[in-house]
Amino acid sequence: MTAEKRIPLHELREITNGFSVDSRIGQGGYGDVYKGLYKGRDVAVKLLHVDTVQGIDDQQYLNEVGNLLRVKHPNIMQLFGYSYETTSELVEHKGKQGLINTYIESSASSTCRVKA
Ligand SMILES: Nc1ncnc2c1ncn2[C@@H]1O[C@H](COP(=O)(O)OP(=O)(O)OP(=O)(O)O)[C@@H](O)[C@H]1O
Repeated sequence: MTAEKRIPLHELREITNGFSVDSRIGQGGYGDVYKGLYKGRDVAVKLLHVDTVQGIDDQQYLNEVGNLLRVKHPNIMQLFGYSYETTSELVEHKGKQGLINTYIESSASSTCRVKA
């Protein structure tokens, strides 16, 4: 997997105005697609749905991205980069013993393509 193709999630969040409704240009079965300007290029950013991300393990995601990065064909949209981050959220809830802190781990994954 090429490290230089990895894009921090916060950068994709910035160029899509926080994955705003106004930036949304399409919807696929596995996620919504947003427009953005990345390093001077128009790009389409696909944010995978939470249930999609939960349905695949990290290795499957990286394998899929690795395969798509290698695909080069005039009729196929070039995958430009990907984001792959795990976030930890501190959740407090009340149990019998008082407040319980739980770290919820979730993967946040998205792909970024050069727009046609
Ligand atoms: N590069 C792009 N430029 C402009 N619009 C795009 C681009 N990529 C996707 N879209 C828009 O987003 C929609 C969904 O694209 P996507 O590639 O996710 O479709 P899909 O292959 O059907 O999805 P999935 O694989 O999740 O089922 C497209 O129908 C189109 O409207």
